[in-house]
Amino acid sequence: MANITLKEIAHSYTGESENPDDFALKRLDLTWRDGGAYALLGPSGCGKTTLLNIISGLLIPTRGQILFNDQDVTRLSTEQRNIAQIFQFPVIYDTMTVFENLAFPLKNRGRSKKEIEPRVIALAQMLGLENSLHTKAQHLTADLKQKISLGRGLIRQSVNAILFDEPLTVIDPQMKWELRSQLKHLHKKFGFTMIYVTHDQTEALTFADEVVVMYEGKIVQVGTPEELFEKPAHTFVGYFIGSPGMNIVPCELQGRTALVKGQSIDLGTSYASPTSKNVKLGVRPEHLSLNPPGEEGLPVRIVKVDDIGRHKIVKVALDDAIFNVIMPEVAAMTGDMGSLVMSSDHVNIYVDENRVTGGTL
Ligand SMILES: Nc1ncnc2c1ncn2[C@@H]1O[C@H](COP(=O)(O)OP(=O)(O)OP(=O)(O)O)[C@@H](O)[C@H]1O
Repeated sequence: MANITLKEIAHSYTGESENPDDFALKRLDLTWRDGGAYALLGPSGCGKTTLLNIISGLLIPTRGQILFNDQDVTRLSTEQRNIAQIFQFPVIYDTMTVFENLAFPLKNRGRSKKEIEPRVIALAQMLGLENSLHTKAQHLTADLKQKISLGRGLIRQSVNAILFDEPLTVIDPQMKWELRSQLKHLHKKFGFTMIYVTHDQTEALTFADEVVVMYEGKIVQVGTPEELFEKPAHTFVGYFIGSPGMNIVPCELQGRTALVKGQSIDLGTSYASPTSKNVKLGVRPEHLSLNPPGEEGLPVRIVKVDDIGRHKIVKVALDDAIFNVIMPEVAAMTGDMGSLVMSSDHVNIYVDENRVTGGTL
C-alpha cells in the first residue's frame, strides 16, 4: 500500500497543446494518503473519470507524473500498479458462480485453495452474498451482480488502492444506502485507500473522510464534509453542496461591512478592498433566519414558501437579491414581509469566485 501523488498532472485528449481549453484536466497536484477514504465529486464532464483513469493506469497523462510513494508509475499498467477498479456496470463472468467470480482475482494470481476459500466466504458474508455462492451470476439481479463486482475489487488484500467509478448507478435506491454503509465498514476493516467517484453529494459526504471537489477540469477544494459545508473554498462548492445550495449574492466590501443592495451586513472582521469587482457574499440557508417585519434584520419580501416536511424553505428577496432560508416546520409565517438575520460567523466572502478571509487581501 502506498501514498499516491499526482505531480503537475494535466490531460488533453487531443495531445499536447498551447490552448488551456484543450485540457480536460488542468494542472493539478494532490496526494492521496495511504488508507484514506476519498470521494471525487463534481458535475458531469468535470474530469472525474479522466482523473480516475490516470490513477489506475488506463490513461497516460499528457503532462506530469504519478508516484506511488517514491516510485514513478506514470507508464505502468493497472496490473503493475496493483489497483482494483470498479465501474458503473457490473464486470463479472455470467457463466461462473458467485464463488468462482469472487475467487477469480486470487486464483488468477496463483493463490492456493486454502487461502482463497475462507477469504471468499468471509467477504460474501460481509456483502450479503453468502446464500448465492453457488448460483450462476447470470441468474442474479443487477444489485447482486454489482455486489459481486464490489467483492472482486475487495478480495485482494495487497492492492494499493480501490477505485470506484459511480458504482451504485445501477443499484436500487433502497439498496444504495445499505451498500454505501457496507463500503464504509469494509474500508474501516481492511484499511485500503479508496477513491469513490460520484456526482451525488449524499454519496460523497456519507462515504468519504475527505472529499475532492472538481469543477471544469480543476480541483477546487479538498476537505472534510464539514469544511465543504461551512467554508466552501469556491462559489461552485457552495452551490453544489447542500440542498438548497449556498446563497451567493454580489456585494461591496467596506472594511468589516458588506453592502448588499445598499444594506449593511457586519462581517465581524475587517477585509481589505479587493481590486477585482467580482465580490460575493455567501451564506447557507441553514444559517439564516427570519424575524417579523420591523424587528432586527434586513428588510425582505417573502417570495415563496415550500413546506417540505421536516422544515420549510422560504425564498426571500432583498431588492432583487434572492436568499433561501431554512425555517423550522413550526415557524409561523405571516404577511409577505420579514427581516432577514445572518450571523457573521457563517458569512463567507468570495473574490473572483474564491473564498478569502479577513485581512488576507
Ligand atoms: N475519450 C475521450 N476523448 C475525448 N474527450 C473525452 C474523452 N473522455 C472524456 N472526454 C472529455 O473530457 C471531459 C471530462 O470527461 P470525464 O468523463 O472525465 O468527466 P466526468 O466528470 O467523469 O463526467 P461523467 O460524470 O459524465 O462521467 C469532458 O469534456 C469529456 O467530453
